[in-house]
Amino acid sequence: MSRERVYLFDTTLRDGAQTNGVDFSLDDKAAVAAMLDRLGIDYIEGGYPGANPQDTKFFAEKKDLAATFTAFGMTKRGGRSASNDPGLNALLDAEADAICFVAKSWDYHVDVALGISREENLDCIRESVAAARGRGREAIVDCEHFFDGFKANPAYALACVKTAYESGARWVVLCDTNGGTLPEEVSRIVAEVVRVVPGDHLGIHTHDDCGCAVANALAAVAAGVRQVQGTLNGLGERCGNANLTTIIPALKLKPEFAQRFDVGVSDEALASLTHVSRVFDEMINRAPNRYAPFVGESAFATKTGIHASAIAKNPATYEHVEPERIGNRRKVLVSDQAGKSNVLAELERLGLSANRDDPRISHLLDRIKEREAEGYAYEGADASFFLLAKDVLGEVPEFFKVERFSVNVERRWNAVGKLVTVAEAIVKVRIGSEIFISAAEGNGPVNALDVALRKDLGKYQSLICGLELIDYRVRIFQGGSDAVTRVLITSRAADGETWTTVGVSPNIIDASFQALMDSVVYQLVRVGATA
Ligand SMILES: CC(=O)SCCNC(=O)CCNC(=O)[C@H](O)C(C)(C)COP(=O)(O)OP(=O)(O)OC[C@H]1O[C@@H](n2cnc3c(N)ncnc32)[C@H](O)[C@@H]1OP(=O)(O)O
Ligand SMILES: CC(=O)C(=O)O
Repeated sequence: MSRERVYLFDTTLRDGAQTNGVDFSLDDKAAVAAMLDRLGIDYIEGGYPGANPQDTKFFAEKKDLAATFTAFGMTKRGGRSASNDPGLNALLDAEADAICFVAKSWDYHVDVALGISREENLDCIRESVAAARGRGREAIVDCEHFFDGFKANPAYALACVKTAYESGARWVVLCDTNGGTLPEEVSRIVAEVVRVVPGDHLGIHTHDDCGCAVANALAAVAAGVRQVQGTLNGLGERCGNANLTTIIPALKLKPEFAQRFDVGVSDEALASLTHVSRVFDEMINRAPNRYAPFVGESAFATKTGIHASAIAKNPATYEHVEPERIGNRRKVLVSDQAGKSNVLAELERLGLSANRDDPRISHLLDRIKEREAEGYAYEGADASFFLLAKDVLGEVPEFFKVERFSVNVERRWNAVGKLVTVAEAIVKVRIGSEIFISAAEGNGPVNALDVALRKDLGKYQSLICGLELIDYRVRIFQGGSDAVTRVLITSRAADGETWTTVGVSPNIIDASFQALMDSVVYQLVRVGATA
């Protein structure tokens, strides 16, 4: 069977910009476009020139991209000529290789939203495509509400598609604008459209309102379309668009697609996809979705003993694709659902070697399960797990001993008559035969304790220099008959390495102190300190 090309069209900077809470600066737009270009995306839709000054500016200069840089905008308005339509002219003046027109293809929208005759809407499509072609641009027509339109009036929806194609549009894109269509309907309707317009001139644009955007896009490819629109991490209006970080691996790695189609994303670029997805979230200040298919942190994580045991024998037992192909990694988590295989896998990852028959491994597993029953959670606290494992293996020196600590929180009027809350902590530490007592103020009790603990650790002080607390999370839950507090602290060392530690106690200060202690001890172990 000869291979066919499927083209990837990214609309992160246009439909993605329609996401509630997302705003791209001009620099963001340039950075995202460059990232998409490196990935091998065929079309990059940069925005809507003429709609706002920023998008107009983004299209003011020609872009140095391998991808087809695309401007988006609506077809000319009814009741005026193409040359007399300022919106259309802003599109034609934009420095873009292609223009993607959004056109009405649902008769109901033509009647209600445009209020023009159906024939006039076809003229708007025809004349807009002709104008774009006349200015040397590739023309693309997004048929808005195509699936709803087809269900209501198939003849008219098809007339819009046909008009666009016959006017010279390179691509006619079938849009599930309201996101209400299901995969079976997409397959059935696309099969009808490919009888009218060849599939290598058809695209698909789906929204996720039914949780089917990716499934619908893939169903459309299977049914014959050869251009897929989507966004990075599924950004987009309302519930989002089809997620390209799912579609790309599906097209490249799932045999039903990979055996038939080529895409512009190379294997090397595919291996950068997890990184691209995370960098993009970082840019828009959003926490990455750890459960995202292929690229999420949990996409290849396993918690249970039975799975971990089989994965140790052959990862294919519980993985549908190899995580490395998308630049992700396998994670075997240690928790109360774990067996020895999880523990051994995690020890190996942490560079701690142990034998499956070593009785200390069973002891470690028992300790983990006991501690998780008390409220500890090691899945997200890699450094505390490392210390617990090393402790059971007899490898953590006693660097120092905390003889006592105290914290005082006081609300008082300060010297300029302002009501302030201040926290003070004192920590008494023994190192060998020496005693160190440090006091510190902080903006809260945990901060004060943190500063006091790290203020003077004698001979270890230079080794913890630059260590900082960068995240602090608290969860209160019922453990046995009492409320228990779990604190997770993420720390960063001067060399940039980060780690997370956990503390548990009915008392939030005590739980925080345990997590702080683990963080300091982890740093000392990490840099090879000796007692
Ligand atoms: C499905 C989608 O995601 S489509 C993309 C939607 N994205 C955007 O709208 C973002 C950018 N949009 C904008 O900044 C503005 O809407 C603009 C600049 C484009 C237009 O602004 P305005 O001129 O103030 O019009 P407004 O936004 O109120 O309404 C849109 C007008 O375009 C008309 N229109 C909508 N789609 C089309 C179309 N495909 N062809 C022709 N006219 C259209 C509407 O009927 C309406 O006309 P009316 O003013 O006569 O009622
Ligand atoms: C064009 C577009 O964004 C849509 O129809 O959803």
